[in-house]
Amino acid sequence: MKVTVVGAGAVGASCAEYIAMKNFASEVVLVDIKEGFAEGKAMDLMQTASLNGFDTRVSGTTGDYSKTAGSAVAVITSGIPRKPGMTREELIGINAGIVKEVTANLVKHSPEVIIIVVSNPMDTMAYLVHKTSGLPKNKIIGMGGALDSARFKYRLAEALDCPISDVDGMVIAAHSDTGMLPLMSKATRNGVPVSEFLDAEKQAYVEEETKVGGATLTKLLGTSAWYAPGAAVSVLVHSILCDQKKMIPCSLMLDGEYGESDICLGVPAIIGKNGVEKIVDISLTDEEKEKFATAAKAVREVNGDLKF
Ligand SMILES: NC(=O)c1ccc[n+]([C@@H]2O[C@H](COP(=O)([O-])OP(=O)(O)OC[C@H]3O[C@@H](n4cnc5c(N)ncnc54)[C@H](O)[C@@H]3O)[C@@H](O)[C@H]2O)c1
Repeated sequence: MKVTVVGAGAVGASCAEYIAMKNFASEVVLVDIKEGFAEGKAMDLMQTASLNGFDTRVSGTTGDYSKTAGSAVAVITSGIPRKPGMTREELIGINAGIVKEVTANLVKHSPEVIIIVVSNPMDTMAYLVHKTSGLPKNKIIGMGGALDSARFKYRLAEALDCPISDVDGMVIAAHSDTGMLPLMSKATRNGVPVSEFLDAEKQAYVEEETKVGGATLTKLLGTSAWYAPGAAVSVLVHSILCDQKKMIPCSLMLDGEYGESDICLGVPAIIGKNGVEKIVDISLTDEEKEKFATAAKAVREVNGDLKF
């Protein structure tokens, strides 16, 4: 099956690389507006095929969406990333226009497409795609929770001084420095709650480092990260194309779930061939419920800046 990735920059190229390397898609089309850029990235990636042993065909185009026709999944990474000291929310002015235009082009050539939104501020960009694409809500998925949960597990393993494969955990709510909600109450090491091993201070440290995980990398790299974002997207695309029905936290349009409506926020969902197969309603503590509501309020304020 065919996958389009719009934006052949750091994150888009990383998405294409991981999708191709995992060898589950027949074709990946990279699209960018920078003349020749997507074509160059695609050619470079294709020259790794014999080395890395994949058969996925990767091609690139400068803005010719007819090449994306018939895509089962499209990933939107086009737009500007943040610089050190910036919040994701500050990107809205430029990225909203790009995401709206790209969405229209994608849907025109692939009316059945499932869209994964990566561009920031992601929860608001996912909301924009809902409002402008005409696609059913199961076909629009914001990618944030998959990445933030991976960063949570990284920090948990560090604090527990154990292999990452020993830990499990999930981050829901907003994809922002303040609105992320790492579910410490549900995090485990081989099924044992992490509270058995980490005191309150260590738990608070893990939570805080998870929430600013993106900002920490932006400060180190001078731009936002790409390896883990690309890998997180590839896990989502894999679950869709192979109908794996994995439970992955994604930013989805809520209609009463978790007490919220008409907003995209990170919640656990079953991801399969129809995109969002089901939103999973899990129990939250009173404190978690309050944090979820506070995150929703902040995202709603950012959504208020959108012009349709
Ligand atoms: N949701 C997440 O978890 C997450 C994680 C990392 C980055 N991001 C976001 O992803 C976006 C991309 O980040 P990046 O580091 O890859 O940036 P980048 O600058 O490396 O790449 C962006 C690419 O988009 C292209 N582009 C711009 N306008 C376009 C258009 N109209 N059509 C096609 N292509 C267009 C640019 O030419 C550029 O190549 C940013 O908004 C960033 O904040 C999100």
